Amino acid sequence: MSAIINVQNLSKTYDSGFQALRDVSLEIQRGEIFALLGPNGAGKTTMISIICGIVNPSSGVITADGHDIIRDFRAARSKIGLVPQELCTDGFESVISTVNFSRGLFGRAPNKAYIEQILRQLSLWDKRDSRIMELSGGMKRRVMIAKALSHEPEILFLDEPTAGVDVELRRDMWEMVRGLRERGVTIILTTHYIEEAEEMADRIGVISRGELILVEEKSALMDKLGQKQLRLQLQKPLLALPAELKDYPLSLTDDGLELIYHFDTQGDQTGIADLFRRLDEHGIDYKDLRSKQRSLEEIFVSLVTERASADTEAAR
Ligand SMILES: Nc1ncnc2c1ncn2[C@@H]1O[C@H](COP(=O)(O)OP(=O)(O)OP(=O)(O)O)[C@@H](O)[C@H]1O
Repeated sequence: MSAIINVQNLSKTYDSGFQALRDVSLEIQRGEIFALLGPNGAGKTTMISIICGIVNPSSGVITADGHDIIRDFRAARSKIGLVPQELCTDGFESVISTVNFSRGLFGRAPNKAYIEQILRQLSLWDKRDSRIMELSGGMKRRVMIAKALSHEPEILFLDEPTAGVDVELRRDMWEMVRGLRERGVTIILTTHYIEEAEEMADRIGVISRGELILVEEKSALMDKLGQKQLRLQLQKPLLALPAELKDYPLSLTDDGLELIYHFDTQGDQTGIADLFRRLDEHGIDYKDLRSKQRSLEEIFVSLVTERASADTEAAR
């Protein structure tokens, strides 16, 4: 795969003096779904807005499909569709005229068949003549996606595509995004729903306080950082963890009924056989056991908190 977006040493300091991005470099591969994760205020929207030419960078070089986003703004922008976080469209207009108008803004000739195709794909065809103010929230969001796709972009940015959307519609959106990827569209989405990244993304970038702290294939990230837990349900509750087992990565739930053993799936030895022997020696019986992979959510929270405490430490 080749890079369709190339971000080199991007920094942004707003006029207020606030530095929202610090020396970010990132390549987005053609045809991938890339999820950008980060807590509120991390700099995700700033980065997207810069790539889409809405906010000026303070320094750095960015190209979209080989076009410099500043020197060659029009060509770069024509490759990009943006679905912003906020719904921004004229409520009195009909769905179809809004979408046709957006296409016209990019100087593209009308194409009825293409517009019909995207409206059908987004289940908006039956609503094409409705005024946008008459639509439900989920439908309005889909209109924003139709607008963003109206000029046939190769890259689609989705800033929080499913915020405030019900579970069913969220699943429909995921299907639609996958469909777009199958047609060759590169997708970059920001999300607070880790489940969304876990479900959809090929690669994940984590941004925290303006710094890109990690970029990784989703599967590799989950393997590498995805410690497993083995939970043993005990026959009899324990008051405390026996002193002889203190050296094991074990914890006891507050009710004393479950022992939790943490192990690394990447290690040569999980230590489970040894643990079972020790439990047997101490007469600790269990009636059930289950193992659980650490979720992307847990990985994300630990990465961001580790980073925040390292920053606090450095500032001392
Ligand atoms: N126009 C602006 N002037 C000054 N500071 C700004 C401006 N726009 C954003 N910021 C600040 O830059 C930081 C990053 O904001 P940004 O919107 O990029 O974050 P985000 O990661 O998208 O957050 P969220 O998940 O809440 O949408 C925030 O601290 C924000 O207050």
